[in-house]
Amino acid sequence: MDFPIKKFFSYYKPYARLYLTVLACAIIVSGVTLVFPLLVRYITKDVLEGDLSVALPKVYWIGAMMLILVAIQNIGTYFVDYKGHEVGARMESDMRRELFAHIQKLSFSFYDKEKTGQLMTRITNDLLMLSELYHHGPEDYIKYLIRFIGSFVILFLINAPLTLVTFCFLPLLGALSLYFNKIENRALRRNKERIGDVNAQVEDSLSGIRVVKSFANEEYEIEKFSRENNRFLESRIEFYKVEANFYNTVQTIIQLITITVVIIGSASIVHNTLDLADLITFLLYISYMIEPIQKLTHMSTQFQEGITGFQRFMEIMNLKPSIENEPNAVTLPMEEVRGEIEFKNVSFRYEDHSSHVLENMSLHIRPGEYVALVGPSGAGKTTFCSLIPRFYEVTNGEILLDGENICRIDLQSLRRCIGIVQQDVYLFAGTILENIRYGNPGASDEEIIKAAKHANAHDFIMSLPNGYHTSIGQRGVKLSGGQKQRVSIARVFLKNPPILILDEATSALDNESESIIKESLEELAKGRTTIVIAHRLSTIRNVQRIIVLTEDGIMEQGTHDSLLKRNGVYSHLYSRQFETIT
Ligand SMILES: Nc1ncnc2c1ncn2[C@@H]1O[C@H](COP(=O)(O)OP(=O)(O)OP(=O)(O)O)[C@@H](O)[C@H]1O
Repeated sequence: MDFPIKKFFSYYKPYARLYLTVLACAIIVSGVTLVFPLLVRYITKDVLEGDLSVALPKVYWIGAMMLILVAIQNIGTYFVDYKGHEVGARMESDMRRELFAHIQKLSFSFYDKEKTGQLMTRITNDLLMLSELYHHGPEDYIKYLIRFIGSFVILFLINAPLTLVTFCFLPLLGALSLYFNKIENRALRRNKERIGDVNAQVEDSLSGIRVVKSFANEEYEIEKFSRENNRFLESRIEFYKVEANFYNTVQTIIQLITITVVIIGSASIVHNTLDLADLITFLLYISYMIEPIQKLTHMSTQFQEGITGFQRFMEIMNLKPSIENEPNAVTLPMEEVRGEIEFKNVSFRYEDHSSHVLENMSLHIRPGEYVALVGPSGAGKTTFCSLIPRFYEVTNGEILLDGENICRIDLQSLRRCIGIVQQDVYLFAGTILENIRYGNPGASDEEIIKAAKHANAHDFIMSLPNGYHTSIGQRGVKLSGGQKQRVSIARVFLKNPPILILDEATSALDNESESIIKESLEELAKGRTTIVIAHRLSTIRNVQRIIVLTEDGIMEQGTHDSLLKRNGVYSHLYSRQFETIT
């Protein structure tokens, strides 16, 4: 990927004034640095080789001047270090926020492919070195350019032939730096990918720690982790090898330059074309001239890390959400939504699948209707429900909500109309109050308590040590399955959407929890269009309409009794389940 330089610099904009001050200080510091060897030359050549009786006052004056210059240099360096780093850190933080916001907007298909740990690495580790790059990048370019041009001019004025001999080495140094720079960049990318794999492994393993322990598979997990850890170690060792090669080659050339200058310089002294003071000055300036070449092409490892991090940042930022608002998308006022849903010849297949999950499917659900979706595992019931909030885009056909194609409805307003209760409840680390409020961030405490009462959750919440302010742990581990379910129902009550999707919401619960939750769900479903995905057919006997979905599409629909009478797929599924139970 080419380096997106325009985008890179755009992050300076909010801090332009402060950063320009930092650059001005860096220029002053570089200028001052260039003066020191000249002062040394003046002392050694003009003062100490002249009339020694008047030398001391001159030395004191130069000493005082040096002190003033040192003070200027130190104050400037302090400002550059402190404020420069602050600017860098602020920009890095801006980008991290932007990346997080962007990732939030990406569609489900992106998350189907990406591992959470890898994404965490991109948000945290990848951007870590960017503040260094942002701070030191332009500052170093300017600083080293001043040093390079300044020292070259000064050296040229002192002794042109010796300067030109030194100059001959520089293209070689530049070419080598570019070469190593490329390999180092590649090694760093591998490094970042592998630390991403390590993080993904940690995330996966720790999220499933209960499963790990229940299977007593700690050793297996440690082994899996060690594999990733070793791969990361290998990539780091490889990186350090490249770095050591680079460093050594550059150092060797620098030493060669110094030796050449010492030998040719000494020979010039013997031939009276150079004096000792000039040779000392030459040696002092030579490092000023070489260092920029080395740095400008290579930039330090930190710079490389920053650049690699920025490139990886841009890879994600360049991804467009596969599902976005159309221009002029309509916003549905939630209170006016009737909840009529129509599938018109809808086909759908997942990105990496060759065959369709749903094919040419049509279905009409009336406002306020309560329908149950049943069918064998893998028939596409969950997929069907995921299409309504546009978690995935239909491949063909269209879905209408109140007669409007959902593609033309503003995504947020569409999703605000739909409440989903899943079997696998996800609660965030925090208090119960915060978790219920997730359904409507603007809700008052009273509204939250009301929603909890509707969800039959209030009593159990009040029996907890801190009531609504009880922390429920990561993913709500401190609550039982039924309690988590009730909190999630309260969340949807608070959201108050006109459409409800219940995905096997009660199948994992015991009888008592199930009956409490069933009651809450019945309450929740009142006045809303409701689609229930049901596995246990005994729970949907009284449902207005049962839709039987198989891999071949909708096979049957009707009430429980009418479907049993048909003696088709439903009756078959029902009697099989009945046999299993008895
Ligand atoms: N995110 C996904 N990416 C790719 N394929 C998927 C994805 N989710 C589901 N599938 C595939 O789509 C098909 C339908 O899955 P879906 O979960 O919709 O079925 P289901 O009827 O809800 O099954 P179950 O009753 O077992 O939950 C399956 O073959 C499944 O492997």
